[in-house]
Amino acid sequence: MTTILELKNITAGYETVPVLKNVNLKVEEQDFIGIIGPNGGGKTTLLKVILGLLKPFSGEVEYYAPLQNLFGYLPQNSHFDQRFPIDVREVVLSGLLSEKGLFKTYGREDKKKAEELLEKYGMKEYIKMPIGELSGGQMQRVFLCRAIISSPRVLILDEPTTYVDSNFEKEFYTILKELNKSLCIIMVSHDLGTICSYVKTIACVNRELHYHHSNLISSEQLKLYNCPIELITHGQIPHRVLTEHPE
Ligand SMILES: Nc1ncnc2c1ncn2[C@@H]1O[C@H](COP(=O)(O)OP(=O)(O)OP(=O)(O)O)[C@@H](O)[C@H]1O
Repeated sequence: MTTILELKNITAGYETVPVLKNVNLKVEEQDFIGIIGPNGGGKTTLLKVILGLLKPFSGEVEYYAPLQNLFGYLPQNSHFDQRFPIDVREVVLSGLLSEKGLFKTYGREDKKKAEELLEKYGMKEYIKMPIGELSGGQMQRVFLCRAIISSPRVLILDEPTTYVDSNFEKEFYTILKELNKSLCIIMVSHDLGTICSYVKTIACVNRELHYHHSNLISSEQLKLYNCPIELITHGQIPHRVLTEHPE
């Protein structure tokens, strides 16, 4: 398998305070990595380091592929101001800004691609609608189109289904599974039950990173939570599969 990037002994944080310590991680083509961990454990910080938005205190991130259009990023929904006066098409096209620069205009091909993506994900009829008027699920579909319009090799998602209903959530993960046939996915989620059903491997972050090549949560990873956690499966009838455990 081709390695796309590698974190080598990364220590990173803010000002002088480290959040991540001695983190090593190899990201390969076709990976679908779920990142779990307790609040404040450093999941978003890890994404920032991978994206090159936060320079580590020590260690290095090695990229084995050209940086141009390497990443598509779907940030946490809550970070978006819904009053922002921009329509659906413009939101999708803005995924090309890093390649175009701020003041370049979009060409016919760009617009066609945006339309095709919106059609594929059932959002074409909303193309001229202000983004703030969409439901949470519709908005996430549009942001997904924005994240993939530049044909990235790695799609990074931070808690993508926090504000959406369970029907959309299922649909969204089915879309990701399909996308994973042609790109690598790294996704942060709090929902341990769901994440285990869809990802190929799990990385647990609480200052340190515990990673193994399986989609089962190991007892070593559970220990990083430092508190009891619940695991709920989303079968026909959602039920708890893990409520109490020794750590
Ligand atoms: N810009 C920043 N400046 C200073 N400290 C920060 C900054 N961003 C995050 N932190 C701190 O770094 C630590 C890790 O934060 P991070 O957002 O990476 O955790 P997380 O695992 O993503 O949390 P959550 O599950 O709550 O989203 C926290 O203690 C947080 O307060």
